[in-house]
Amino acid sequence: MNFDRVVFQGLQGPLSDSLHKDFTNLFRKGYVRANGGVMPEYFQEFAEDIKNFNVRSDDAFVCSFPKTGTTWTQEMVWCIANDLDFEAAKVPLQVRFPFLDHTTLFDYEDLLSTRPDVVFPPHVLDSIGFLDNFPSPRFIKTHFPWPLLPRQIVENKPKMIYVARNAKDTCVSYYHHSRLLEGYRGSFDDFCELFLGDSLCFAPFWSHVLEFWHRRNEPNFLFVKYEDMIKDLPSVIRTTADFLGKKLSDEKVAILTEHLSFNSMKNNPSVNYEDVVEINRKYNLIDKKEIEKGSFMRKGSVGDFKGQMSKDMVSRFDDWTEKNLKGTGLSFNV
Ligand SMILES: Nc1ncnc2c1ncn2[C@@H]1O[C@H](COP(=O)(O)OS(=O)(=O)O)[C@@H](OP(=O)(O)O)[C@H]1O
Repeated sequence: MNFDRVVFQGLQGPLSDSLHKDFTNLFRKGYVRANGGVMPEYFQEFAEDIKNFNVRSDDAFVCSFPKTGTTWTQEMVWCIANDLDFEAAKVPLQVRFPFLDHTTLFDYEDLLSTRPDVVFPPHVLDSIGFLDNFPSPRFIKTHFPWPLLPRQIVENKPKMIYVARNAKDTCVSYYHHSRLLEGYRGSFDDFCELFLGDSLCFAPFWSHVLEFWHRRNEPNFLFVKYEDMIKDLPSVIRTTADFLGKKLSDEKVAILTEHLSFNSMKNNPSVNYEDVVEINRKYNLIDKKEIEKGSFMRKGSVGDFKGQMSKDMVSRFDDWTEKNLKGTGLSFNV
């Protein structure tokens, strides 16, 4: 695999050094392009372990670029596959539906050497080992772009559910996430530049989406849009249930729609990542003011970019989107 050092840049060239410092903090020392995808430097140590990860044919993956509705889709998939067992769904989503990438994202050893008081659970410290020992059927979250995913996905054909969201709302959500959980202190405009310049972790954005879009008609792939979930969640629930080979009565669809509503998920401690925010709060890992201002379940809407992006930035995102989606048949209409 090729690893090149990442220089943070927007479409118009490199950005200031201070931005680089924002993203290189207690958790991450720097970034590399691994087979083209932007990953924390630390990922290099695990790239082969991820490629060689044992995939089972009865695994279900939820794949996505960050902030596109991953958690929402995970909860939907898990509840459908587990016949709406809301009692069992009280176990935190991170444990029921582990994040394959976790181990590779932060240098925990280094962090623990300076902060031995910080306690991380095993699904965070060793997500690969945690999943290796997980009983089937497994549910696995990942943000890895297609070229970094485990090799056995091709031969063992697990269920692959991809969720995509329009670039402008994804960027706004990623910006708030980066302030709340990753220590970003730069401006919103600079963050937009980084997004457009494919410099953020898990970028490039469009190839991430399109690799899955192009596979959407393969029998073990399902492509879902965040905007469709907002518009008609019951219909997305039915399509996903068919894909997972589950039958849901209209009554069950209505119950699940309610369980997955934004307000219900915002108030559901097993899916709203309050425990992760709490680790940051408890150990002072992130500025307290940011934590007080933010929450993981933030707005949950389509078009949130309107109050935040300048007209000029909106038109740059629209041009970028048009250029990348031309001839693909994929559109977002936002
Ligand atoms: N039930 C429901 N309804 C509508 N929207 C929802 C829901 N659950 C999560 N969300 C919104 O999804 C955004 C978080 O995305 P991810 O789960 O992909 O984040 S992560 O990458 O896993 O950190 C984040 O979007 P923003 O509010 O725009 O920041 C969440 O609010």
